Amino acid sequence: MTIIKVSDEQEIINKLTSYVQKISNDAIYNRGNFYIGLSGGSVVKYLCESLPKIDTDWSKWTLAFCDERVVPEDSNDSTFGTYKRDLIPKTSLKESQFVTIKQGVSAEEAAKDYIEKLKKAFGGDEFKFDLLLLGMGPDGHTCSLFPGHPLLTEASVSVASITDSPKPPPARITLTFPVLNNARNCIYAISGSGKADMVKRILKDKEDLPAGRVKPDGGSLYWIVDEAAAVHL
Ligand SMILES: O=C(O)[C@H](O)[C@@H](O)[C@H](O)[C@H](O)COP(=O)(O)O
Repeated sequence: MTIIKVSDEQEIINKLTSYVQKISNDAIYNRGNFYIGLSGGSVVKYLCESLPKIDTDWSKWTLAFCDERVVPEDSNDSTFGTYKRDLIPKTSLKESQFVTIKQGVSAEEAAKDYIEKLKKAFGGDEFKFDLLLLGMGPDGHTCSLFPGHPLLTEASVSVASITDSPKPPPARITLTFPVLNNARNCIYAISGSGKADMVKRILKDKEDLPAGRVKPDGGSLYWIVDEAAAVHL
C-alpha cells in the first residue's frame, strides 16, 4: 500500500490525472483495453476535473461502477447521471462505453442484470478491473459496503444489492470484495477533516473497517489523502 499525502483537493486531482494516465496507458499498451470502476460521492468531482486532462485512447476505455444508486439516470442521486453530465462532454467518451444499471427494476434485479452486463464487457465471468477509483465515507464504508452489514462477507456474487444503505439513497448495487480485491490497481481519493478520524483508524490503528478490507491480491493500492484528512497519520 502507498499512502500519498497531498496539500489539498487540487493536488488530489493532479495526482489522479497522473496515476490514471499511467495505469490506463499501460493497460491499453499491454492488453488493448482499459477497465475502470468509478465511485460516487466526492470522488466524482475529482474525476470530472482530472480525467479530461489525460492523454489516452478513450475508445479503449470501459467504465463501470464500483457501486450505483438504484434511481433514475436523470436523478441527482445517479452516479452515472453525474458523470454523463459532468465528464462525458469533456472527453470523447461515448455513453455506450459505460456499463450502466438497468432502469425501472428492483435493486436485486439490477444487481443480477449488472453481473450479466459485466460478463459481456469482460468477455467472461472474471471481472478483473485495471483500476478501481474508490471513496470512503466517514463511517469507513467504501462502495456500498457498510460497517456491520452482511454484504461485507458476501463472496458468492460479484455484484450485490442493498436496500438499507445507511447513506441515502437506500437502494444500491455494489461490487463485492472478491471483485474489489481482484483489481490490478485500487486508488482511494480522500479529503477533509471529516475523514481524519477514520483515516487514522484504518491506516494507523489498523482497525477492521470496510475501506481497509480493500487489499488487491497481487495488485497495487494507493491512498491519496489531503492534509486535513491525514492530520493524525
Ligand atoms: O455512491 C456512493 O455514495 C459512493 O460510491 C460511496 O461509496 C462514496 O464513495 C463514499 O460514500 C464517500 O463519499 P464522499 O467522498 O462523498 O464522502
